[in-house]
Amino acid sequence: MSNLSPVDRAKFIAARRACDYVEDGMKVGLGTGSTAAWMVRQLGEMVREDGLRIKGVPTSSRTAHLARETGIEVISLDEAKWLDLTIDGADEFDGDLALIKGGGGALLQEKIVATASDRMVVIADAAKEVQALGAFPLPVEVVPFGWQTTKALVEETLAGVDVLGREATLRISGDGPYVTDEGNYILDLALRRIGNPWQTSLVLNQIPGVVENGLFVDVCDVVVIGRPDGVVEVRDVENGASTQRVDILGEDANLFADE
Ligand SMILES: O=C[C@H](O)[C@H](O)[C@H](O)COP(=O)(O)O
Repeated sequence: MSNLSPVDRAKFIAARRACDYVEDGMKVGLGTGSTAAWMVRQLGEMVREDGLRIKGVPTSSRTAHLARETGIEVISLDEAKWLDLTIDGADEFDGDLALIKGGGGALLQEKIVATASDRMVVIADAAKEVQALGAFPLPVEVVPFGWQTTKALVEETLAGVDVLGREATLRISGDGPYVTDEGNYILDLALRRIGNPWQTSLVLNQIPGVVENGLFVDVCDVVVIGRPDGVVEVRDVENGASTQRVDILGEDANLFADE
């Protein structure tokens, strides 16, 4: 563990802390990305070593694979119907706990799963916090049919929205377009600053060809922010600005000890 980079330590610490929200018997949405992967590994360890009984609903094929590998029982969202909790990462979060997600291309399943959960807990390192969303390009999932027409319509529509930029770029992987788990493409929008995330999200989702966008507004309940020194900050939407600071290294001083 001591070999982790500072940012990976921060992600690990946030993920570890967020696992405290998981109780025996819960149905848990499992997010996607490098931060969420720490959470899946940690939950897997709790299943294998502490006998924790949970059912996990993954938000991507990558997470499904990892969850099975770690020993978590995987079920589909339709089998679960409703979830107690989803834990996921984010690309950006603001003071209202609005998020940009989808940097890893999993925004569609992530939004469906988070919306079908009693509670969404986001895990992040401190660098993900922003005053206003939009520095991170906003991922928008579009159907392949007519994607260039959809792209032009997205850019045109953004002229009427409170954002600073509107250039859309097709996400590429290898020699061709990046293809999501649902067989769609991703447009990354360089909006630079999103004045009204809720309005932007609604406007984008009205455009034919757009399947979903990576703005999560009024979805996240708690953000757990990890720092490389072991301090965790928890922001809870119900308690407004109140924060809780927990020194994970203090709880477990050997966590980063050389093995
Ligand atoms: O599509 C991917 C997800 O929205 C991720 O949760 C997000 O991109 C954050 O990923 P990471 O934890 O790797 O920064």
